[in-house]
Amino acid sequence: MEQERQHIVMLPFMAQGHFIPFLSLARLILRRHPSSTITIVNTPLNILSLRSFLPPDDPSYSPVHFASLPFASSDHNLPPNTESSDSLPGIDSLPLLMLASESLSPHFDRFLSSLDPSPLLLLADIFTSWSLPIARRLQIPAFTFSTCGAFGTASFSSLWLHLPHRLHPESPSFPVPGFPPSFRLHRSQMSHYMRVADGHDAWSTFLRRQIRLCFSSAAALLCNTVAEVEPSALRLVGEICQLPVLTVGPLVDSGHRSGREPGIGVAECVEWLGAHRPASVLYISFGSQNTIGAAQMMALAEGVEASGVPFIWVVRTPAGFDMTAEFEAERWLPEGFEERAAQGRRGLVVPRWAPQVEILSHGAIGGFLTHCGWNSVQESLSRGVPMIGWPLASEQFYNSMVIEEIGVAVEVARGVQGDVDARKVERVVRMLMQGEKGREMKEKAARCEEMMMAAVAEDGEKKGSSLRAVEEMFEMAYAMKQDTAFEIGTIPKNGIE
Ligand SMILES: O=c1ccn([C@@H]2O[C@H](COP(=O)(O)OP(=O)(O)O[C@H]3O[C@H](CO)[C@@H](O)[C@H](O)[C@H]3O)[C@@H](O)[C@H]2O)c(=O)[nH]1
Repeated sequence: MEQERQHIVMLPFMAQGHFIPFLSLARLILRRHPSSTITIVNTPLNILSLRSFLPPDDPSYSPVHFASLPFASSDHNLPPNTESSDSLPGIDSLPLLMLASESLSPHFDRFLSSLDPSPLLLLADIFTSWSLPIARRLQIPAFTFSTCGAFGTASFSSLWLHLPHRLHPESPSFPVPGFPPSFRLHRSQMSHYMRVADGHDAWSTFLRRQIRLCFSSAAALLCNTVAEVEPSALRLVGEICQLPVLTVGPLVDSGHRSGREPGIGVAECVEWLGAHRPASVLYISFGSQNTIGAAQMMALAEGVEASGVPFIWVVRTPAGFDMTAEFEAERWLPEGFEERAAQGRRGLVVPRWAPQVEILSHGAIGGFLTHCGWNSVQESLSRGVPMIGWPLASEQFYNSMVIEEIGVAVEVARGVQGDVDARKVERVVRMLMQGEKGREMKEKAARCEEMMMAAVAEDGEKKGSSLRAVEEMFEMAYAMKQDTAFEIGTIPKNGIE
C-alpha cells in the first residue's frame, strides 16, 4: 500500500530546458525514495526525447515510466512534428506552442483519472499549471516545480502578472510589485515580448493564466535552487506567490545525457580540451532555444578572437533566421574565423548542440559565456566555473543579476537586438580568464560549488537542505492525502483573481 502511494506524476512543459531539471528531480527523488515510481507525461516525440536522456543501463532510473498524450502540432499552426521549444523555427513561435500545450488538458484529465490507486502527487511545471485544477478535482496533491531559481521565478512572475513598466512609460526603469521599494528594473532587462505586452497578447494570455493558476492552486512551489545560494530571494518568492517554497537544487545530472544529436562527440571534446592548460578555455553557449543577432555574432567572434583565449563555441543560426537550419560559418562568422580557430587548437566551433555538462566538468574550462538559462547557471556553479552573462530572454536577465550579485559573473551584453562592442567582449573575456577579478570570481564560484554539493549530501542523520526539502515534499503530500478535505481551503491562497 505504502509503495502504491508513492507514485508521482510529473508534467514538464514541452522544452528541453525543462525536461533536464525534471529528469534530474526524478533522480533526486528516487535517491531518497527508491521504492517510488515516477511517470513522466508528455507528447509522443517529447517522450522519445526524454527517454534518450536516460542512461540505458542505469538501474536508478528503472522506476521512471512515461505516458504519452496525443498531440499533432499541425493542428495548432505549428510545423509538423514540432513538440518542443527547441524544434521551433524561432522563439517568435513559442506562444503558438504554449497555447497548443493547453490542448493536452482533456487527455491529461483522462490519464490522471484512470490511475488506480491515484498517485501520491502531481509535480506540474509552472507552464503546465492548467493541470492543477484537474489534480485538485481528483484530490491529488499538486505542487508546482519551477525550473528557474528563486529570484528568477519571483521577478518573472511579478513582471508578467503586473506588467509594471506600462505604468511608467516615460521612465527607463521602474519598481516591481512585491519587491522592496528601492528595487528597480531597467527596460533593457525585459524580453522584447514582455516590453510590448499589453496583457491581451498571446504571451501574456498564456503566462498570466499559468502563473495565476500556480499561485491559486498549487500546494507548494519547488524551486531548482539551493537555499544557501539564494537565501533572500527565497523569502521574496514565497511572499510573491504566497506558497510554501521548497528548494531542491542543484538539479544538474552528471549522468549520460544525449537528448539531441550533438554537433561533436564527448570523446572528441575531451580530447580537444585535454590539449589545454587547466582553467584556460572559455565555453560559449546560449542554451537550447535562444540565439543572438547576426551583427552581435560577428562582434562576439571578433572580441573572442582578439582576446587570444581558447574557446569552445556552440553556434546556431542568428535571430530572425530559421534556427533549425544548418549553420553557415562563412555567412555568419568573420571570414576565415573557423580555420584560424582550428590552427593550434585555438578554438572549436560546434554546430547546434554540444555535450555541455561534460565540457563544463572538464578541468580545462575556466569560464562560461552564457545566456544565463538557469540550468546552465546551475551546471556552471556546481562545477565552480565563473561566468560572463549575456541574457537574451525570459528570466535570464534576473538570473544574470543574481550571479553578478553573488560575485561569480559579469554581464557583457543584453538581448538580441542591441549593439555589441567587440572591444568590450575582448576586455571582459580577458578579465574573467586572466585577470585578478576573474580569479576572485573563480574563488566565489568554488564556494558556490561547495554549498551546492552540501545541499544534496548526506552524512548519517545530517542531510543537506535539498534532501530535507524532498522529505518535506513527501510529508506534505502524505498529510494532504490523508486530509480528504484538502481541496476546500487548506491550500494557501494569494488572493490573485
Ligand atoms: O549545446 C547545448 C546547449 C544546451 N545544453 C543543455 O540544455 C540545457 C539548457 O538549459 P538552460 O541553460 O536553462 O537554457 P534554455 O534551454 O534556454 O532554458 C529555458 O529554461 C530555463 C529553465 O526554466 C530558463 O532558465 C531559460 O530562461 C529558458 O530559456 C542545459 O542543461 C544544457 O546543459 C546542452 O547540453 N548542449
